[in-house]
Amino acid sequence: MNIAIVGATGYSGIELLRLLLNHPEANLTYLISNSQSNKQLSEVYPHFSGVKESMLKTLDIPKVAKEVDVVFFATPSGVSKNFVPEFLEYGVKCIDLSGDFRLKDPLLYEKWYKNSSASEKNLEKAVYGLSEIYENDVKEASLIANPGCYPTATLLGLLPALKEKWIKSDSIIIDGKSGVSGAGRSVSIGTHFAETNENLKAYKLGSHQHIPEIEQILHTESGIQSNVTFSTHLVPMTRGIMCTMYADLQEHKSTGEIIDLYKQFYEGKPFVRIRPEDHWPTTKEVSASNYCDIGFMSDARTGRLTIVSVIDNVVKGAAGQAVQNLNIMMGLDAKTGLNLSPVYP
Ligand SMILES: NC(=O)C1=CN([C@@H]2O[C@H](COP(=O)(O)OP(=O)(O)OC[C@H]3O[C@@H](n4cnc5c(N)ncnc54)[C@H](OP(=O)(O)O)[C@@H]3O)[C@@H](O)[C@H]2O)C=CC1
Ligand SMILES: CC(=O)N[C@@H](CCC(=O)OP(=O)(O)O)C(=O)O
Repeated sequence: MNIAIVGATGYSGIELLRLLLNHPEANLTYLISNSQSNKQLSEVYPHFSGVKESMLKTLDIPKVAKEVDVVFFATPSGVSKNFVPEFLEYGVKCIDLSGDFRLKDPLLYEKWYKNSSASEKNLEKAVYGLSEIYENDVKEASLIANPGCYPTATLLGLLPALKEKWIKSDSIIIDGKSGVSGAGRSVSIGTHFAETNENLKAYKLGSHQHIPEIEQILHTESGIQSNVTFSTHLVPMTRGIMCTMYADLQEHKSTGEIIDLYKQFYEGKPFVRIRPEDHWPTTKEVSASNYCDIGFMSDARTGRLTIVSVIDNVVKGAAGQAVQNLNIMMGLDAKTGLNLSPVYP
């Protein structure tokens, strides 16, 4: 497969590069950059010296479309919606890591992203690439809206109990924590060293763009429209997301029963690992891998279920899930190029 990455110099872009370099079926044909074009990749990222020598190029759609089978967009929201339609017309498949094609309702996108939406026609074409849940749709897709990092951890953690109607959909609280790489490579006051080191802060409370994304899928999968409380926190670490979720149980279920349900639900899904009782996952245990690890505690005292879900934000939360979707879309084993054990410590 010949592949182009647009936004190859960002954190998700270089993670895609790292993963695809080890993919037996992928040829990295074009690495595209807006601000660094005509530079060698190793000038921008010396850690690729001798690993991948390649020139960063500007985006020339007709030229790129002639040579590639798939384009990944690892660009900020508001960019891919301008280029995806033309690639699709050329018959090139697109995998978008940004939020541009995730929300089916254009008005929701405009409200939460404060930007004009992609066309309804292309929103309809887009398949939401939560690989474990929508594998059959991904197989047929020409455009994948790769899920957001927090929604990936959240939805994989909530959906089995919600679909089984074991939890009340209007009682869900999600407490999300992310490492700083989640904010991308560009510099900002909120993410520089002195602001984040030895510090823990809540951000975007009530206004996070992942709220409608999570609610959209919870609604699709449960048939019930409900609102979630979603609070995000920035943690002084580089990689990793932990979402701790709380929901009222319809009736008491033991932690063991919950674990059995999830094991059954994710049977044959190699990237979701269910933890045994009294064992809650840590971000380091999935770092640099495509795993999502989930642990549980059902509290008979309060009638509530606590779910702890962890991923690496740039792998399962972005580039790894994008490669998983590429594999499924192109008829390959979903694990191709993703047999990565976590980096620990
Ligand atoms: N970081 C993460 O953990 C996750 C990120 N995502 C999503 O992935 C996308 C990329 O994020 P991330 O890698 O963190 O971001 P970065 O800021 O690290 O990188 C974004 C890249 O996009 C390119 N770019 C910026 N503006 C434009 C433009 N107008 N036209 C074309 N290219 C542009 C830039 O490259 P250059 O300047 O060289 O052109 C830059 O390298 C975002 O939509 C993000 O929300 C999703 C899940 C997790
Ligand atoms: C730590 C941090 O700032 N994380 C970002 C993740 C953004 C992201 O992944 O954006 P999309 O999925 O919407 O494209 C945030 O919370 O907004």
